[in-house]
Amino acid sequence: MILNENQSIVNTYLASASLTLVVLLFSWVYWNKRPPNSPPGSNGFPLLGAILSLTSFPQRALTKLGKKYGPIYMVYFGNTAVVVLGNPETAHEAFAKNDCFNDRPQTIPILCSGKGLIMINASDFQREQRRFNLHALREFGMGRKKLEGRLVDVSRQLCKTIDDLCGNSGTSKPFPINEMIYQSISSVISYIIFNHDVTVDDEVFGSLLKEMTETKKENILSGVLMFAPKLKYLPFFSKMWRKSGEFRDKIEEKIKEEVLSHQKSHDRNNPRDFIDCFLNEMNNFSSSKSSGQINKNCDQSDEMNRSYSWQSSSSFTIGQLISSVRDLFMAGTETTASTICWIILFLSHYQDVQEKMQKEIDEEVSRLRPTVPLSVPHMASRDAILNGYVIPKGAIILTNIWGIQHDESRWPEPEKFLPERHLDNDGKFNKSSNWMIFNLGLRNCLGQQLAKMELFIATVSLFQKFSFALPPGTTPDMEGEPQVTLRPNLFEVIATRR
Ligand code: HEM
Repeated sequence: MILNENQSIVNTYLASASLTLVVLLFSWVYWNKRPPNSPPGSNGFPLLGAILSLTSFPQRALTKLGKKYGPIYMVYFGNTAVVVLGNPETAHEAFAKNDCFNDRPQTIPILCSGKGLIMINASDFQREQRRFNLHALREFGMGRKKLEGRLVDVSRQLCKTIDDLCGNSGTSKPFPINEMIYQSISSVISYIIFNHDVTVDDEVFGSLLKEMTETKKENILSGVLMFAPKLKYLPFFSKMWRKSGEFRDKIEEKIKEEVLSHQKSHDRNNPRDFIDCFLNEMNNFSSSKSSGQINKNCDQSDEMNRSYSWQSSSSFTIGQLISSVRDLFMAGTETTASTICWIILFLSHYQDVQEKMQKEIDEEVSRLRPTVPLSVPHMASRDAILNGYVIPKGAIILTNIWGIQHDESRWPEPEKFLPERHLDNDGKFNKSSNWMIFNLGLRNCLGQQLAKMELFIATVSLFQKFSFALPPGTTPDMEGEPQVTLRPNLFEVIATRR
């Protein structure tokens, strides 16, 4: 009797074990099925996909997978298809020759409000806004001589602060430099947008600048949400998602105050800044209900008249203004400031290179540490063919900028800091088409001209006046913290007047 009972328990166990095995086998086979003719790659673990490989340094993990699968491959994060582009030719094919990879997945909560510039889908609305923003940034100096004066002033101010720290001895004690750099760079874009500086004392902008310099574990994980959006349904990530959204609302509320105060003193014939230009455009629409009329109030040069071709339309609303300001402030501060911090860190570490020429140093550091290492994610707006492969509608498209900048077939000994690789045999600066830290195509970086000016003027001023060194006995962290952007961790330097 007891024997029979035991036998039946064993049978039950065996039956459930076999059933579990069959279910697992079927889910494995089902999970690993890939759409016909999709790019190479693996589906990873059921439900998780390749997500576990991304927790510490996603761009290195994705570059390793690129070595296995080639310049275009598709993995799954959860059940979201993610296509990774790993060389400039594929990125060119995707973004310059195709028009269907320019949407954005809604994966960066601090930038996602359905409005603004960075995370809105490609559309007539987006193109009109991008054109307007480019125009307004140029109007207030991007890529032009007239901004240079402002940049020189900001750099001078920064040098003065460091000079004070050097005191009579000419050499400072170790001091953290990150926040100083962020503050200076934010003041350039602040003047373009608000016609005044924002300070660290301001509750909202101050904490935003602090948030940008800090590298908290929480922020690093929020970088993973950028390409694994479904994680936001898990408790830990959902809290992070909500907090990020709340912070975005706070920033927008603060910007709204700025807009209201601009409205009070607005003179349409004398636009002072980006906000005034936008308000002019809004007024134009409400007064003319867009009869194709072009607003020339903030447009002075012939060159700009030629490119000033959008028509005033209802895409110019207060909500859109607020979100555009948020995007410009954030994109215009964090990326450039991080790059300058990287430059100081690399040059403090590689003293012998510090005396070499400037331009190739800028290029080499941003090659080694591209501050937007996986670009801003794009999204396929329809099923499409890329490099002969089927890319499903809704797939997230990542350009592995980090991988492209570390590809040994294009950059021999890619991990080495060799600024001279950007010089030709005659010692002249040699621009390589493999250097693409701003990505390519219709959604590439809107502020790249401004960024290049800022990098050049700020770093030339700093290194003309000071030599920087790391405090003796410290080992710098040259890896940084990968988030949406790649920032250096806080570090201290010693400045010495030259
Ligand atoms: C070293 C500095 C910078 C780097 C490395 C950088 C890099 C990038 C990258 C990789 C993208 C995504 C391109 C794509 O999705 O195809 C981007 C987008 C963008 N950047 Fe930058 N950026 C920098 C500075 C700036 C500055 C100074 C501004 C503001 C004035 C700015 C404004 C923007 C905007 C608005 C977009 C979104 C463009 C769109 O979606 O149409 N960036 N940037």
